[in-house]
Parts: sequence; structure tokens; C-alpha cells
Amino acid sequence: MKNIILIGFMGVGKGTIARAFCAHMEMVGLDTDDIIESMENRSIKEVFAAQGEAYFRAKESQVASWLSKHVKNTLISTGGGFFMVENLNKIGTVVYLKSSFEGILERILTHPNAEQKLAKRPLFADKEKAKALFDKRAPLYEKKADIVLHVEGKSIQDIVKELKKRLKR
Ligand SMILES: Nc1ncnc2c1ncn2[C@@H]1O[C@H](COP(=O)(O)OP(=O)(O)OP(=O)(O)O)[C@@H](O)[C@H]1O
Ligand SMILES: O=C(O)C1=C[C@@H](O)[C@@H](O)[C@H](O)C1
Repeated sequence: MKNIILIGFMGVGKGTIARAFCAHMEMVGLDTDDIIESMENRSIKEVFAAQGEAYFRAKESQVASWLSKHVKNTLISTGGGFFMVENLNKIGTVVYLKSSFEGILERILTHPNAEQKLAKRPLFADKEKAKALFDKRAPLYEKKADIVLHVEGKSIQDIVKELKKRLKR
């Protein structure tokens, strides 16, 4: 099996769907944000604050190159901007988790730890800027995707089932 890479905007559910899919399939998953936090031994928020976005993007490219060379049969969830790496489609089958901006915001805000979740995402600090980023990226995510999976209003289990079905086709 090729790797499966979940892409999509911050908060769309990449981590949640990855964990549920891995549990269902008895697979091990990796998350690119988690890998970078571990390499750096600090949070992404701290990386952005201390070194800036360009440094973080360079780390993403380094991780992308390692994934394409050394990782197989794995479900990979990604940071919201990871899709911009040059070799994305060489890593595996790219699945775009798609939702409207309003759908994402509502989900995050209704989560019990909403403040904490938002604080972890530097690019979500300003809602208007986040919306502008979403509008700019939405067509780009589509372009990179082998599979577009609509997640808005669907349960985690239904999304997992649909992903399994679409990957078999
Ligand atoms: N299908 C779903 N139904 C209900 N809640 C969901 C669903 N998918 C995700 N969520 C909730 O939405 C929030 C955001 O999900 P998650 O943290 O997985 O997003 P993400 O895409 O990994 O975000 P980031 O890339 O910013 O880390 C979480 O509170 C999660 O529990
Ligand atoms: O959308 C983005 O560009 C980002 C999303 C987060 O997952 C992190 O990867 C980081 O905060 C950048």
C-alpha cells in the first residue's frame, strides 16, 4: 500500500481522522507537525515566534524529503501548509479533507478546549487573516489532491468508512 497523506486547512480534522483511521485499520500514523515539534523539542508556536515561518517551511521540506525516501504503508497527517512542499505527490496518495471555513470555525469553537486549540495555531490567531488564507488555499488543496473528501457535517466514523472505500477504487 502507498502512504496516505491527509491535507487540508487547520482544524478540518486531519489529526482526528488520522487517529480514527489508524485505529480502524490497525495502522501506525505520523503527523508532520508532531515530527517537527519533536525534532525541535518545542512547540510550533515557539518555532514560529523564535525563527519565523520560513524556517518552519524549511523543516517541512526536510520532513517531506525524509517521508518520500524512507516511509511506506503509513497514514500521514500534515500541518495546514504542508501541501506546498515540492514532492507532496511523491510521498503517497494525497487526500484533501474539504470543508467550508465556517464549518471549520464552528467545530473548533464548540470544542471544550477551544481557546487552547486556537492558541496552538499561530496562523489562526486573527480570524479575518485566517479566512483570507483559507480562500487563497482552497483551490490549491484541490489541485494537489488525488481524492477530495467532503467532511462537513459527517461523523468521524462515516469519514473513515468513506476514505477506506475511496482508497480501494
Ligand atoms: N468529523 C468530525 N466531527 C466532529 N468533530 C470533529 C470531526 N473532525 C474533527 N473534529 C474536531 O475538530 C477539531 C479539529 O480537529 P483536528 O485537531 O483533528 O484538526 P487538524 O486538521 O488536525 O488541525 P491542525 O492541522 O490545525 O492540527 C477537534 O476538536 C476535533 O475533535
Ligand atoms: O496552515 C498552516 O500553514 C499551518 C498549520 C499548522 O498545522 C502548523 O503546521 C503551522 O501552524 C502552519
